[in-house]
This record gives sequence, structure tokens and C-alpha cells, in this order.
Amino acid sequence: MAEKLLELNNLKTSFRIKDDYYAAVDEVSLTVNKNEILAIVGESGCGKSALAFSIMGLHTRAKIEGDILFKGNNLAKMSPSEINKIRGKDIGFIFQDPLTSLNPLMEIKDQIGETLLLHNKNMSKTQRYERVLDLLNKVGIPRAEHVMNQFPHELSGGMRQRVVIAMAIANKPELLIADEPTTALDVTIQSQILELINKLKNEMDSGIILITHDLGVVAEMADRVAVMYAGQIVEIADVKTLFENPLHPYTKSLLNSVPNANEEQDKLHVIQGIVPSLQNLPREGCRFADRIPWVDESEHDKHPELNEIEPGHHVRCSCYKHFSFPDESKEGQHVLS
Ligand SMILES: Nc1ncnc2c1ncn2[C@@H]1O[C@H](COP(=O)(O)OP(=O)(O)OP(=O)(O)O)[C@@H](O)[C@H]1O
Repeated sequence: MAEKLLELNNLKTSFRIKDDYYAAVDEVSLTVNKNEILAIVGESGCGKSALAFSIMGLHTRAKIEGDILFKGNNLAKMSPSEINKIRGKDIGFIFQDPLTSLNPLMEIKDQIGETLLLHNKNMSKTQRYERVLDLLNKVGIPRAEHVMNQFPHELSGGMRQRVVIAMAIANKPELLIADEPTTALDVTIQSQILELINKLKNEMDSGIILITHDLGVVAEMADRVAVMYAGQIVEIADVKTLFENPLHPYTKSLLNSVPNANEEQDKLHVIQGIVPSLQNLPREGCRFADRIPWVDESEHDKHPELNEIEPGHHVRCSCYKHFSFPDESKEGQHVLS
């Protein structure tokens, strides 16, 4: 039986814009188990990073509601100092851009050493040195003894991201959150980093939240996938089910946006438009309705919930039952040309 590590119950993260709060993460509930990769996918602006930052307690000015249960303890109710004890120790974070996580003025060994020291006050200098070396080797950095004395700007993008991963796993976190960890890297390095994350999952038995817009990465890495649109999860399923039997129109469109041999056909089956801005999000009814205007209003639920339609496979709104991509000849105006 899967062991639950993280449980989000109706998590709502709202940002203040002028005089009002707007939810960027709107009542999200999900779980992450040990030794599992949960991918979160969706277009830019759908709330993936806001969700990840909420779990890490990194939003300083947002309003957070709902529960973030990490091994049964509610992070949403903890004080900043309590969260600091967990962040970087039990929960590691890999950001998209390694330069945002690294201090340009510190040698690599000191950056990783500092992370170690923060949560292991009694670690001697020699122990730290050995552990840094061990971590750099673990993440596949060649000539680690030399690299540990270098500054971030002296390393390539791929090497910097490896250092960030070494920092994220320094204290053997049980949960690792990786927000677009390979977006800034070229393809060969990308697959090496992903392989590394996979290996770490198995070695440390960690749960991993992998945020990405790259469905190729999802297919290769994820055990389960949550699809986010406009702050909500619209579909969640194990990776095989999601790719073989996607149901929500948004999921179908995302999957069709991946170029393949049948590109001409697929282009016809990608839904136009973008995620609305926070202030313009429709807060009532199906948030995706505006992007599929050929589906009649009566075919959307008034209050769309995530419904479990088979074990482990949840879909929001009933519109998926009535949805098909418009035929090119009939509805050419709704498809990308
Ligand atoms: N601090 C903030 N204040 C106000 N609005 C914010 C803030 N952070 C994010 N948003 C808004 O919240 C929404 C979700 O943003 P978020 O960065 O989580 O999206 P995302 O899915 O991670 O996108 P990307 O893939 O581009 O990183 C967007 O409309 C964004 O403009």
C-alpha cells in the first residue's frame, strides 16, 4: 500500500491585487506518496509555481487557506521558524533557474556546506567536506574536488543545476519539489538531470513533485499526473491512463500540442487561447468553457467538482462527456491553422 507523504486539502493561495484577493491556486486537493513522482502540468500561468511555493512556505504576502499536511503535520498552520526547520531538510526544492538558488559570491563547497550546517549544527568541518564531495559525486559532477572550490559563474548551466540538486538533496529530503528543473538546459543535459532525479527517488524513497510543461518528460518520469488549469486541477490519473485515455478537453488539447508524425492532424486538435489573468478568471462554472464555445453551456456543470470516474482517475466537470474537437470543415474558426 502506498505510503502518503504529502496531502493537500482544499489549498487556496490568493494574491492581493489592488484591494482584492484573487486565488491563483483554488481549492487544490491531492496527495503525493513515498517513492512516487507526481507531475503537475499545465500552461504558463495556471498556478503550478504558486502551488509549489505554497507547499514550501515561500509566499510572504499571499493568503494561504486549506491544509498542507506533510507526514500529518499541517505546514499551513506553522510559523515561519517552524517551516524553516522543515524546508531544506525534509523538503527540498529545485528551481527552474539555478542562478536564483546559488549565491554568486560563495564557493560551491560553502553553499552546500551551509545547507548541511543549517540542519546539522554539530557537523564538523571535515565531515562537511566529505559530505559535499560525496554529494557532488552523487549528482555526477566530474572532478568534484576541483569544482567544490569554484564559484557558480565558473560552471556551465548543467553543472550549476547539478549543484542545485546536490543542495536540494543534501539533507536527504523525503519530499523533493522540482519546478521546471530542466527548462533552462539543453536536451542532452536535460535527460541526464532527469535520470538523476529518478535515481534519487529510488535511492532515497522520496516523493517528488515534478512541475513541467514538457509532456515528453512527464511520460518518461511520472507515476501520476495532475493537470492544472486556471488554478484548479482538471484531471488527475496515473501516467498510463492519462496518456491512453485523457478525458478533460484541456488534457486532450495539451496532449495534442506535442508534435508528432501526424502533426498536421494534431494541429487541428489544439484548443486556442491562453489561461486568463488572475483578475479575469471566471470563478463560477467551468473555467474552461470559454475556450470550447462549441460545447453547449448546458453540458457544463454549474459547480464543477473533481469526480472520480474510475479508481484513481478524477475529472472536473461533465463537459468531457460531450466534448469532441470541432471538425475542420464545420468549425475551422476554433482551431489553430
Ligand atoms: N506574487 C504574485 N502576485 C500576484 N499574482 C501572482 C503572483 N505570483 C503569481 N501570480 C499570478 O498567479 C497566476 C499563476 O502563476 P504561476 O506562476 O503559479 O503560474 P505557472 O503555472 O507556474 O506558470 P509558469 O509555467 O509560467 O511558471 C498567474 O496569473 C500569475 O500572474
